[in-house]
Parts: sequence; C-alpha cells; structure tokens
Amino acid sequence: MSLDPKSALRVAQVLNEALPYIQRFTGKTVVVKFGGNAMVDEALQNSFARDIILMKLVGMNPVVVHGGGPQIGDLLDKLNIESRFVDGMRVTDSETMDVVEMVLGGTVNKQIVNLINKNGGRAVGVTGKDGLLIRAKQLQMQSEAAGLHASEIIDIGHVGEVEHVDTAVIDMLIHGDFIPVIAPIGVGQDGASYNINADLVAGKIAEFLHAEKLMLLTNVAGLQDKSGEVLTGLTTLQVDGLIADGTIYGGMLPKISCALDAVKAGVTSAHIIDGRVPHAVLLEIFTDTGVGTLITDNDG
Ligand SMILES: Nc1ncnc2c1ncn2[C@@H]1O[C@H](COP(=O)(O)OP(=O)(O)O)[C@@H](O)[C@H]1O
Ligand SMILES: CC(=O)N[C@@H](CCC(=O)OP(=O)(O)O)C(=O)O
Repeated sequence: MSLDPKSALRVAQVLNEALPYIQRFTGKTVVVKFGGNAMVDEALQNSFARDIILMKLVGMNPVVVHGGGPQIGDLLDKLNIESRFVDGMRVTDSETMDVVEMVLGGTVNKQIVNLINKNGGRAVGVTGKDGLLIRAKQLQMQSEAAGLHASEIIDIGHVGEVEHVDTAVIDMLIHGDFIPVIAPIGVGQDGASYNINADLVAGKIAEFLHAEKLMLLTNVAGLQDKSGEVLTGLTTLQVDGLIADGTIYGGMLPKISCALDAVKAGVTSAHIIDGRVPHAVLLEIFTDTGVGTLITDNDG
C-alpha cells in the first residue's frame, strides 16, 4: 500500500524533523520515570516500550525508573491494610514495606522488563538493592499536613531518601546494550529496605549519571497554574514561587522538587509529560512539539 503524496510528505517531514534531535542526543543518557496511566493502559504501555526501544536503537541511553503506587494500593486493599500519604509520600510501616518490595521489585518491575523485551528490546530489571545501586537513609519529613508546626519532623516509617547512587550497575547494563529498568527501593547501611518515591529516585539517578534529560510521565497534561492552564516552560525561580503559593501540591510536589534538584545539579532539562498521550516520550524527544512542562535552570 502506498501513501498519497500529501501523507507521504508529512511522514518525510516528521522523520526529517527528528534528524537534528537524533544527532544532538546520540550517546546521551535520558532517565524516564514510567508511571500513571501509561503504566496500566495496554496500548500506552506498548507505545512507551517502543519509544524506549527506538531511543536505544538511535544511540541514546534510556534508563527507566518506574513507580507503582496504584498497584501497591491495590494489594494493600486486598490485604485490608490502609494506605496513608503525607505530602505525596506513603506512610510505610514494616508490613507495608513488605508489600511495597513485593509489588515494585517483583510484579511491576518484571512486567515492564517483559513489556520491553516483548516489543523487541533487551531490558534488565533491578531494584536499588542490586549491586548496592541505591544507598538510602530514612527520610526526615517536615510537614504541616497533620497540623504540626513546620519545623517538626514526623515519622512516616520505612520511607527513604537517596544518599548515593552507584552508577557502576547502570553503566554495566548500558554498555552491555541493555535497557536498565529500576524499581525505587533503596538499601540502608544495615541492609534495611527503604520505600522511595519513584520521581525522587529518577531525579537522583539522572543527577548521578549526568543525564541529558529527566522525563517524568504522569496523568496530567503538565504542570498547571491555578486556572488549569499548562505551563509549558518554567525556570527554577518560577517553580519556587508556585510551591510557596500552593499551586503545586500533593503528588506534584516530589515530582517538581526532584526536577528542580536535577536541573540545579546539571541535568540539562527536566520534563513533566502527559503519559496519557500515545508516544509521549517520542514526541517530547524527537519533535518540535512538546507534550508537557519543560523545566530548565535558566536562573542559574
Ligand atoms: N500545579 C499542578 N499541576 C498539575 N497537577 C498537580 C498540580 N499540583 C498538584 N497536582 C496533582 O499532582 C498529581 C500528579 O502526581 P501523582 O498523582 O503522584 O502522579 P504519578 O502517579 O504520575 O507519579 C496530579 O494528578 C494532580 O492531582
Ligand atoms: C514513599 C512513597 O510514596 N513511595 C511510593 C513508591 C512508588 C511510587 O512512587 O509510585 P508512583 O510514581 O506510581 O506514585 C509508594 O509507596 O507509592
């Protein structure tokens, strides 16, 4: 079947538009946080897997970090364990930690590995415990959520923050031509497991790898202002203001905070992208039309 001349020209234009991006990003590392609808809708899952494989084939180094909050919630429900969050972080007691490790490190990680492999890529799944990839310590959380004074620290259990990323494990996989798929579980000095927000893990991994881009897939069109308009481009200074006036709250807080940290630490750009759009990753990387919010460190 051949295309009519108009469609053929459009296809050629799209491929041609991709050329400078392929040239610019060959050899560069892109950390992609896979989450939201893209992770549960079958068509979107496959479009995501193919985008990642294409990136690899044109010489980029995609590194996938995944979430799985809803999947953890589903299993906790079945086990009659209540889910509680403080500022977007899951309160994680020992029982919950077992479920988190089972779901993220087991079910979800292997589903994504399988998804990429089934579409023709070669993925290897690890958690932050493998090869001591992610060293973590307990997150010291300050919150006003429970009516506490802002300076008070509250204990939300086995929730971690990243202390160090040993990039050797990731480098080894990249050089072996594999696509690393990482579950956001960290390990403490004593071998304890920590549940870490997947956005924060993606941000830290991007920092330690000196990545070109950090891409965070989510279920909204991007970062929105108070009237619901998507803010397409933002600098670090503007973001600080939006956090202070309450425009950014809940699950968007860790997303934005890690995007800010990443660009301040030298990652060229961070993108909050709409994972409900088929091929969102491809569109964001290879075309002039983005599908979300771009955060850069233009202030510094
Ligand atoms: N300014 C904002 N713009 C867009 N979404 C926001 C904003 N502030 C808070 N949110 C909330 O953050 C949510 C995204 O975070 P989360 O649900 O944790 O995403 P994910 O599961 O993809 O990691 C949105 O669904 C929205 O409810
Ligand atoms: C501490 C904390 O909240 N950890 C998250 C880890 C998974 C995650 O971040 O998944 P999403 O990206 O799908 O939300 C959790 O337990 O849900």
